[in-house]
Amino acid sequence: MEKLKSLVPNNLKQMVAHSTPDDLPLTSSSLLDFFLNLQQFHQIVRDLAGQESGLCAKNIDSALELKQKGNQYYLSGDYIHALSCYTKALRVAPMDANDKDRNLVATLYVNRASVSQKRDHLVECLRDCNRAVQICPSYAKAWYRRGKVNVSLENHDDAVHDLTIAKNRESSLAGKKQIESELKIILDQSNRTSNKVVQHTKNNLRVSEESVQVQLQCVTTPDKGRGITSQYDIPEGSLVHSEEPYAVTISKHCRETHCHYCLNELPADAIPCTSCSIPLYCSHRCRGQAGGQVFKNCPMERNINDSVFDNLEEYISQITLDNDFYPEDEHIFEHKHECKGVHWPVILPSDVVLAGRVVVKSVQKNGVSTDVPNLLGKLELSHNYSQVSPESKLESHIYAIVLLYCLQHSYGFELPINGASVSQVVILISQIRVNSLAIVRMNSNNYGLSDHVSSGSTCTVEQVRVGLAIYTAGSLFNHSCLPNIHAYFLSRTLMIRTTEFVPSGYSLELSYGPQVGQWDCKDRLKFLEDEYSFRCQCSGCSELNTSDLVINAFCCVDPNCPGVVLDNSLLNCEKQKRKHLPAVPQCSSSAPHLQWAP
Ligand SMILES: C[S@@+](CC[C@H](N)C(=O)[O-])C[C@H]1O[C@@H](n2cnc3c(N)ncnc32)[C@H](O)[C@@H]1O
Repeated sequence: MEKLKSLVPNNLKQMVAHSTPDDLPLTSSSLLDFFLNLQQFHQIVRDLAGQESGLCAKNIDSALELKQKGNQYYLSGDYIHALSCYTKALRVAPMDANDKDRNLVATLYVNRASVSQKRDHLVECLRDCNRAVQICPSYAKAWYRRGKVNVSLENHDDAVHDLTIAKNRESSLAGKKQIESELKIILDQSNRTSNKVVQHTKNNLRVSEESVQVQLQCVTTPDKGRGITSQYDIPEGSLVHSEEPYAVTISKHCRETHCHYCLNELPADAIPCTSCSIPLYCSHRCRGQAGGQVFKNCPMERNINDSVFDNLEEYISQITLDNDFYPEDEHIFEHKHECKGVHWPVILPSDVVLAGRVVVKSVQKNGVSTDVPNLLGKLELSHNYSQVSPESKLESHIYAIVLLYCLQHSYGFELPINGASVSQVVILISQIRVNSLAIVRMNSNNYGLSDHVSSGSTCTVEQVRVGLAIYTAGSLFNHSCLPNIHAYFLSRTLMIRTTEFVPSGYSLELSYGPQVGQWDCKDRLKFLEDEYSFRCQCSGCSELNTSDLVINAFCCVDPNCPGVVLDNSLLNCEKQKRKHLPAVPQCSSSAPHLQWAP
């Protein structure tokens, strides 16, 4: 980015830096023409989007090396490092690669299942065994491991079934004999104990059954653009809005710790994308929804006389039921265009990657047959292009051009790239900066020494921004430093509740960050101007309120004066509050005063 910026000649820089929304088609096409004649630009796009040079492609050599390392850690009893190596190996292993005549990915799942079993993580172990047998149904070791974990889970019917398949698939006589004796013990045991059914936890993203009961309306306000009001009185704590994101992307610092689809924390048995080495998912369902590819199973090696295999296909489909995902008609795969080993999604900033997802979504819905494609979909979001800094205008022009070329290279659609399409993406980036919501999770860290929990432990709770998302209706809620609603997230779902009683016709407003009583007024105003490019017009910033004063005010030194003393910057800020500002009282003290109403 810095490289491209430095190559733009000064006159063009000035033209872009001082552009208005109306000039955008012209400034965009001028910059585009300049880049198209520049060798370095084409090289940068090839580096970012070329599949041959992509560092995020699958790589069998790295996978084998990591598997080897994992095996060494396993043998030395270092299960944490073994697990990490197997997961890294899974990330880079091509789905169709073989290692010693066995599918490498299936082998890695079985190895990781062994680690999970050693760590007593039985459900994770079972899930990895399921993944292995789904890829490679004739894999004796996978069935054996599955049988063993089902024994631990007291799931005797499945254990007997699995070990019987393992015995039939085992090639060595000694192996067959060992499994047979284990089977005998289990059969004896299962005659004595009753079966316990393992409850598989379904990864259901419809996290809340509670439905929104109130009717809201979008209105035009005098000083904040559009906003949301209630049509009826709403009690405190009511759910007023719930919405799935239009587009979402994971934060860069959460790529290794959170599922790239649902944004929940990754389990120990995270699974990778089947085509590239970037995303990790918590389940097949999330991977399917994000746009991974469907497995191509190895052909089943069937023994004609082997009656156990008659129902094997059906058995596998039963035990891996949760693994399959059949997208609804309207479903848009949000990771597909970032796949195939290209690495621009890792390099470009999150808001630009999010813009890419919006563009692909609208192109998938509407097609790109026209000269001026509709790249903004039906978003109708506000933007702040006129207010952004000259530097930022130039950056968003460059990002828009680079993004469109990366999409064209890696996604393969014939997108007309011209002044009109670039200017739409510039506006889109500006819309995302004004309207995107950071999806957050609360993380607690225990820094206690386990032996001395009661004496020396400390627990901190911190808010982690796990993703960035666009919610079409959710972005219509305005900001107030005295909010009456609160937004939170369940998985990717935005939920909004009232924090107090809201009378009919009142605006529903949430806090984009600071609130009255937490920061003083001038810091809040500055923050909102810097981050969101607007001068806050909320009641907290336009009316005098005690919380703002007590933060930095002192009693007057004159014991007969009931006024409070403010420092100059605070006084100026309070003076700017337009309504209800009382006159500054007369007092002999020279410090700036404000009379507080009794
Ligand atoms: C997420 S949008 C909210 C919906 C927006 N009002 C609209 O018409 O689309 C954020 C923008 O709304 C406006 N806004 C929100 N809260 C505001 C406030 N307290 N004071 C002034 N403008 C506000 C600003 O223009 C801000 O950039």
